Amino acid sequence: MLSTIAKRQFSSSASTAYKVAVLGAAGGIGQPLSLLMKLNHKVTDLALYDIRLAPGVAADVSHIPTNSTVTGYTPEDNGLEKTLTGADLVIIPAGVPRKPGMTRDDLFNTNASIVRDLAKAVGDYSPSAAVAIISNPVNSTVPIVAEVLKSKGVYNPKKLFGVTTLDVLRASRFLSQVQGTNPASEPVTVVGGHSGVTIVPLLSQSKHKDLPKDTYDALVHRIQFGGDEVVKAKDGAGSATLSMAQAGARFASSVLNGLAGENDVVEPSFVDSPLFKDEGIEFFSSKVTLGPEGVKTIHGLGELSAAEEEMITTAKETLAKNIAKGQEFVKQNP
Ligand SMILES: NC(=O)c1ccc[n+]([C@@H]2O[C@H](COP(=O)([O-])OP(=O)(O)OC[C@H]3O[C@@H](n4cnc5c(N)ncnc54)[C@H](O)[C@@H]3O)[C@@H](O)[C@H]2O)c1
Ligand SMILES: O=C(O)C[C@H](O)C(=O)O
Repeated sequence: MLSTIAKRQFSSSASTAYKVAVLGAAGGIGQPLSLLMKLNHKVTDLALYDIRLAPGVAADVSHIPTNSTVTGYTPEDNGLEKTLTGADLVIIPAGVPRKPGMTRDDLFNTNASIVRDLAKAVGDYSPSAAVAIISNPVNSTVPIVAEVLKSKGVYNPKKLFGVTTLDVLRASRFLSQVQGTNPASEPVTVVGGHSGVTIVPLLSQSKHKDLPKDTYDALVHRIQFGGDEVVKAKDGAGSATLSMAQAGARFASSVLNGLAGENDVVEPSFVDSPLFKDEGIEFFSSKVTLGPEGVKTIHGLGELSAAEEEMITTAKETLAKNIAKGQEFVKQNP
């Protein structure tokens, strides 16, 4: 922490020097994500951690000529402590991916304890860092991290994020394919959570409000189940890694831009949200303005079509169960 503070005080680009930690850095997502974070000029210190191979990934990435240090650690020699100490942003893609026929919830039994243990280390060594969770099932792993940080008395709801950016990228891409347009000019807001029916694209707020019903239905289904396309195509070798690395790097970059005090940094994210708290749903993804303290503003959903209202109702039922499952896991397995 001290070294980060000193760096900020004496560096000429004082507010743009950040330490970023990637936990699970040797994996299918972790490696390209680490590469992309090395290319981010706000990152001055990149710390990579994995139970295997992270020093090798760090050595490799460190040859890329941007002005940041890269270190890699495994559990030996207090590697997790060294990775996390002084981190401003911790990105967590550690955990197993799906195989064909599995739901994200099927990963819970393996990934819940991985994420819980990493969250404990975050609570101990980087309690004021922003934390971005990629590990699935995101609808449950984010509540797990919240419960762990609460139990350590360091939970800051403004700094915990479930990364749902891949749904947003897919929505733009798939809509542009249907319309024959440039995805860069097809923004789509996606809200809810990150699995199947909890992924709710708000196409009525896009440029294309009046898609034919069969086109609309197919597009919504593709956005909700886009992850399955990749899992099926990889045929047992994992799920989305490269598109996810791009999505994770975009989200991380937005968090850093927010921390640096840049204006109008808005990304959808699965956060501790007031939107449906009165219905018992503590986390929900919607557009979030990011600022120096993390979450600055959580935006409402805006005007919805009847079909979207219906999807939100369905999403809330599943989300309530996914969130409770994560919270209950930490209660039973502290
Ligand atoms: N949020 C999203 O949109 C999104 C998208 C794609 C994948 N995912 C999820 O991301 C996770 C990782 O996917 P992947 O394809 O990179 O998997 P992977 O198996 O290729 O990599 C996972 C890495 O995590 C490491 N790991 C396992 N336990 C660890 C621990 N305790 N500490 C540190 N590292 C540990 C492994 O060694 C491995 O290198 C999966 O759960 C997957 O479902 C989420
Ligand atoms: O589909 C998966 O299991 C990985 C990820 O959540 C995705 O959306 O690609």
